[in-house]
Amino acid sequence: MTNEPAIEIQDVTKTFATRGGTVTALHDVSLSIERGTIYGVIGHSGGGKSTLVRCVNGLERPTQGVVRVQGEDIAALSREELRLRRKKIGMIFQNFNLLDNATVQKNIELALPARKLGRAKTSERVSLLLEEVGLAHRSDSYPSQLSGGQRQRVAIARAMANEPDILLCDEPTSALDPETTDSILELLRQLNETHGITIMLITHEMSVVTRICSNVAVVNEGTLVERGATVDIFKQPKHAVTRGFVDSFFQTKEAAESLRSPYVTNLVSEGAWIVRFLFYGDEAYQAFISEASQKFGIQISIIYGSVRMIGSAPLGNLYVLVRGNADQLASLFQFARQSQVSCIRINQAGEEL
Ligand SMILES: Nc1ncnc2c1ncn2[C@@H]1O[C@H](COP(=O)(O)OP(=O)(O)OP(=O)(O)O)[C@@H](O)[C@H]1O
Repeated sequence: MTNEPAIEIQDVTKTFATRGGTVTALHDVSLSIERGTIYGVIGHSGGGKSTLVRCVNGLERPTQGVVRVQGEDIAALSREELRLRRKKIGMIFQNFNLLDNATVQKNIELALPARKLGRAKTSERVSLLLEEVGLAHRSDSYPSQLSGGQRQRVAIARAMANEPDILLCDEPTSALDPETTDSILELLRQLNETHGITIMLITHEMSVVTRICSNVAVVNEGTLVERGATVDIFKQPKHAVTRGFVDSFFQTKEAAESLRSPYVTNLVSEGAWIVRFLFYGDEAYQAFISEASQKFGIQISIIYGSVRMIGSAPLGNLYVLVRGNADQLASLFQFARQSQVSCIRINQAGEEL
């Protein structure tokens, strides 16, 4: 039992009958989320992410397939069993879903079995939860008196009220500025570490995934197109949609401008190749470029480079111009493969050739 995944989604299809016909929100989706991990699910709007989460917490029933949470088939539970199961599945949303006319204290209390716990114990539990999310001093405030980040903290405290084993996060930072986003993601990471809670995090931003998710699944038009360790997905995205997400993470305005500069245009017209390297972890510090240049007698000039963190390890993204003959270039690509450096040829628009 304990070795079972926290969440197991098996061949799940979900269709909705609408006036305009049948909508397939999920098509044959399978995904296994190990206990204690933070798993990202990324996709564009309408891709089926929310439907997937709703199948996990039993708000929707799969049309086909099975969803197991801690080994239990969610669709097979009775109404009462599902109610109890849901208590162990915390949930937070983009728009916080707090009660505006209730204080912070009350918003959290409502998630607790206050009658069973008694007044003193309930109050003590709320205090502990608020302390954990850094809002001990705001118990008497109303949501309208709090910032977006603080409201999400209250929602997180409420979601953690019944010591859930799973926390489902549906776009939890989409309404927040980058700095607040970082602090909320850091809080989620801490909760994962302290409580060992499994987190399934829905997002449309790769920067959220890279910040805290060890694994990621890419959902597109109802289909799961790719999944794996975040690092592997970054180093070698296979599906076009995944590549789009990875590129949007790396391709800053500066990178695009550098690629289109007259200097690059001239050299490309003279036969130079634009090559993109991705270096991860220790490789980022290896003298790969100078070694390759000396080894194969090729000229490599840097167009643009950046280093971003994936978890706690650096991922370097480098665009270079390479001048050499076909054999020398083939040797460079082979050397990159041997050195575990991802290497692709691109055009001035940043597209793979
Ligand atoms: N109750 C419903 N009835 C009919 N169609 C639905 C229903 N729920 C979802 N859909 C459709 O299923 C598809 C997937 O929707 P879903 O909300 O799961 O996507 P999403 O990836 O979460 O998108 P967003 O990021 O915009 O919320 C969409 O085409 C949507 O219109």
